[in-house]
Amino acid sequence: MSKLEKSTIEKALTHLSGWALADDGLSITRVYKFGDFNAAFGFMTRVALMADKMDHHPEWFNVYNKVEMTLTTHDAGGVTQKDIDLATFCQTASGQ
Ligand SMILES: C[C@H](O)[C@H](O)[C@H]1CNC2=NC(N)=NC(=O)C2=N1
Repeated sequence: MSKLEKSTIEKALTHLSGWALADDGLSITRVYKFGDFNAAFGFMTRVALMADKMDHHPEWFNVYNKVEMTLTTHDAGGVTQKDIDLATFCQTASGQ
């Protein structure tokens, strides 16, 4: 899968609440905050199952109710449609 153009990524991000293109242009990022650890981990579990189905895995860091996420496609060295698709799933799975 090939890297998306910056303008294509920016257009896709207009539909993705809270997601931003990283300064280096190589990934998209978002910090999710939930009510507690249970809600955060429920979200991570839903995303993990989908990520494995997609064979596309997030970089993430969790502390209690906070989940920091970075999506990039290692094989392509940048942002592809797979990252947009996974971020779209995160939006549904988080309810945010
Ligand atoms: C072999 C396997 O299909 C690849 O390593 C997959 C796994 N998950 C992946 N996840 C992400 N984010 N980027 C990849 O390039 C990627 N590649």
